[in-house]
Amino acid sequence: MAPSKLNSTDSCGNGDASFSCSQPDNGLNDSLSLFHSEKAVQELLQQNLIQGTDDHLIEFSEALRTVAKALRRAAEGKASAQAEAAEWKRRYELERERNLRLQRKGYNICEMLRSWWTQTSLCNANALIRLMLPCVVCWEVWKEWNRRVFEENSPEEHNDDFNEERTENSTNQSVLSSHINKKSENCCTNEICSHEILRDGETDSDSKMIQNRMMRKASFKLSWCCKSENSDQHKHDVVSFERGNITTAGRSSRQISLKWGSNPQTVLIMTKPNSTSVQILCADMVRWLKEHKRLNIYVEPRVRGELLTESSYFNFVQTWKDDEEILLLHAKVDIVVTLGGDGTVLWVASMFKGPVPPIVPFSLGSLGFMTPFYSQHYRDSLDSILKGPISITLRHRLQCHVIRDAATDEVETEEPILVLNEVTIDRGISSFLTNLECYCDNSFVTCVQGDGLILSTTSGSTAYSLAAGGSMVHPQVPGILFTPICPHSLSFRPLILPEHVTIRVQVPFNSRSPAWASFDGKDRKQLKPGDVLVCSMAPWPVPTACQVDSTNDFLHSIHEGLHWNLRKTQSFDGPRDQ
Ligand SMILES: NC(=O)c1ccc[n+]([C@@H]2O[C@H](COP(=O)([O-])OP(=O)(O)OC[C@H]3O[C@@H](n4cnc5c(N)ncnc54)[C@H](O)[C@@H]3O)[C@@H](O)[C@H]2O)c1
Ligand SMILES: Nc1ncnc2c1ncn2[C@@H]1O[C@H](COP(=O)(O)OP(=O)(O)OP(=O)(O)O)[C@@H](O)[C@H]1O
Repeated sequence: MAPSKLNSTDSCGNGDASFSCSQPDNGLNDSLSLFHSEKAVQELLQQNLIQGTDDHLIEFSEALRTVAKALRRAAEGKASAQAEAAEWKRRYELERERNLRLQRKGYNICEMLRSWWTQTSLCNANALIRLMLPCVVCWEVWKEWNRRVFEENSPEEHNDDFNEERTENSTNQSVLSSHINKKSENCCTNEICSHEILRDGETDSDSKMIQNRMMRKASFKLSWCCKSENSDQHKHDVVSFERGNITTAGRSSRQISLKWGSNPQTVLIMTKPNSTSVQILCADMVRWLKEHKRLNIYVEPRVRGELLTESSYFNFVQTWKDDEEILLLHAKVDIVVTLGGDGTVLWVASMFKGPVPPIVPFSLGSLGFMTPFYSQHYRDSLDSILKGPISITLRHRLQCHVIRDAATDEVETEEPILVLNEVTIDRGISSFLTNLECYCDNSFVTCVQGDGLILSTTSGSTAYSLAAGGSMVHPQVPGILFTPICPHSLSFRPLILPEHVTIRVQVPFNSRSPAWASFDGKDRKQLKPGDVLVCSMAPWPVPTACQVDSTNDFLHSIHEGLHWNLRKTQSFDGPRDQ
């Protein structure tokens, strides 16, 4: 059988009738776009080898294979460069934000003196003599700075009444003490202190100063329940603690406990919309927190409107005007209370695009995997939470970047999106099979052919991923779940990947349809052929308060929420091993 023509669907193994193999010089460039998948070319080659005796045809196929390989390598290189560029951009922005904050606090002067001192000590003897005098001055400033920071970081010894102390020492507390070795020596073994009390921007007017004091963020400590004494290294590897914000450097599977160093002063209450019972509870809670706990209260603009419709009494309740103010909320709010279901927790998490204050989730939904607190007992629960200590679950989030193939600039990426549950890439309304090429740290993982793929956090393991056959994972386990949705394959088992990897999902150029990404079930974005979604662990977890502790709450929720492994116990009577 001599295949003189390869222009039918059958002979090319390619369902696209617009492609004609028999006319290689009739628009080779156009045809090449259909060959970006090496697999398609290999299939073509196989067909050719069976049927092909024509030398030219074999030569042509070889050439195509080489071109396809080169194109694939180029696409991979581009995507990985884009991912790297996005990562550097993110780091740069973090660094810039940090420097701006430090500048505002006047930290730079101390830091400059310190680095001057360090450099000076490295200089030669002549330079040392010349610089001796200013160095002595620097040393004195440095010692004084250390002394203040040391005092600031030993609240038990120096701050018997921290409310009083906070007012007196407000100006002294504007330095970062994590650089001070004395700090770790004086902290108890398994604790990290929040060594800075946050305030709004500095201001001259007295009234604003009073307001600033009211708005200061409460300090607190994180501690670990460790058996061994040698946990210092571990704790610093796990959570870094700067300016009252919890950020994870690594992850911990240990129970984390939060102890307030000063009383919380500001609470944000977030509610599920369109629910009368939630509205009634919210009004009651606001009144109680104001009258009995003297707290500043923030709510959403919608909720403030609802409260004011009820009574002008609620005039004291604060809110925000625009998205820019939302971005500053994390620096004002000590705790966030949610009244709703898991969706409300997801909503709050999506509002905080950086650090998240501890969340106390009250259950007013149907399932409530992440909402362990009972609304009927809210006074007792909030009483003990405001006193502390509280067990918290640090729920890791995924950071997702969409990188468009059409982007002209290598660093032209869309804003990153943080998810608490999962990012899903699926076929949307298309009836074609989704085709997704997946890479893990630039190693090829697999090509998903099915309805789609879920990249889930361990908190999200009990949500969509579970429905798609993924394992349930304790939320404190660090990892990323890789769960296919209806894969058209008998052997595609879900994976759990370590937390430090970067996953890249690309819609191949030869995909028959675009794919759709959605983030915690919201914000759908179309991914065209060539577009890439890059996903890695975010540095800002969501700390949620536990009713008992992470493990107890997790097991309680899978038992109560899902009736996990519920079965009647086998009776004692009956056959038995001898
Ligand atoms: N087939 C599915 O199971 C399916 C389909 C779409 C979305 N979802 C999930 O819904 C989430 C969005 O939740 P929503 O409340 O905004 O939408 P929703 O109101 O449609 O509720 C979805 C359900 O998922 C539950 N849920 C959410 N997060 C959970 C978690 N971490 N563990 C266990 N259950 C959880 C909620 O309690 C709710 O019952 C998505 O992140 C996705 O995980 C699931
Ligand atoms: N503050 C909010 N503003 C806007 N939308 C919200 C807010 N809180 C929750 N939502 C949305 O409302 C929907 C329902 O919320 P939630 O899941 O909390 O309640 P539920 O559906 O009654 O509870 P469950 O999910 O347990 O059945 C979710 O899709 C969520 O995204």
